[in-house]
Amino acid sequence: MRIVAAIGGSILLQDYNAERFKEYAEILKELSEEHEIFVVVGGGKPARDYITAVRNLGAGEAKCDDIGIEVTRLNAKLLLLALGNTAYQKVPHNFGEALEYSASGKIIVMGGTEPAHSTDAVSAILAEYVQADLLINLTSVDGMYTKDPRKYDDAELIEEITATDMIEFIKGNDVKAGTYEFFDMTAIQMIKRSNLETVIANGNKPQNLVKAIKGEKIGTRVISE
Ligand SMILES: Nc1ncnc2c1ncn2[C@@H]1O[C@H](COP(=O)(O)OP(=O)(O)OP(=O)(O)O)[C@@H](O)[C@H]1O
Ligand SMILES: O=c1ccn([C@@H]2O[C@H](COP(=O)(O)O)[C@@H](O)[C@H]2O)c(=O)[nH]1
Repeated sequence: MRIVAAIGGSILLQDYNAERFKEYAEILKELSEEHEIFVVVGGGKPARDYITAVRNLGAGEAKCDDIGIEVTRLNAKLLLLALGNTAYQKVPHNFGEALEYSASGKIIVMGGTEPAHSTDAVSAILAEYVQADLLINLTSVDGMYTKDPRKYDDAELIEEITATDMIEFIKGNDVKAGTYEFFDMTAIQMIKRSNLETVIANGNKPQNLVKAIKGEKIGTRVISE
């Protein structure tokens, strides 16, 4: 299978823990023996910190996004270090490069591309571009909830949702640099227009990546209507 996995910065950059990178590297290496793997790494807290600093200096939103992109690429480089020779040791800056580098047969790791969306959108566009069989979004909670589970105790996990309902759900969310919390509109629109098979799961348990690929019931599955 051709798989695109988005790993949130909230997962990989938590505490700058090398063990987390190593854990993911091991799993990705194993998976790459059987599957073609593309990884998109998010920005996490470091990206938010840089974006705040740049905004405080008076920069516009697109410049803030640009700094966010730089941080995601730096995070991608960390994962490349952990993966070593199983990964193509260059971070693609666009989808054409990602496809080109994948001819090496190695794991591809990238961060952001251009301003005005999150790495969730990058992963969805990449999944379209390379015609992936599966898009897996690994985030810091168990999947999509009826409301933010970190703020509301009565939030319930949604096991299945259509992309159309997701669009309705996130309509009106903030679209400023660094604030694309959970999923952004571009990502869901790509999932909808290309009927991308998508699973959202908790990346704090890296084995969830394996479970999602095996088709085990996990997190939130985005279904076509
Ligand atoms: N309806 C919702 N369902 C699930 N999580 C939600 C929802 N609304 C808001 N959230 C928040 O979204 C957060 C996950 O998105 P966030 O953008 O922080 O992480 P990420 O994409 O994994 O990493 P990053 O963007 O830092 O690379 C969760 O911690 C959760 O608090
Ligand atoms: O293609 C991209 C990717 C990212 N950004 C900006 O960077 C931050 C951090 O990425 P996350 O996926 O949210 O962790 C994001 O909020 C954007 O501001 C971008 O503009 N384009």
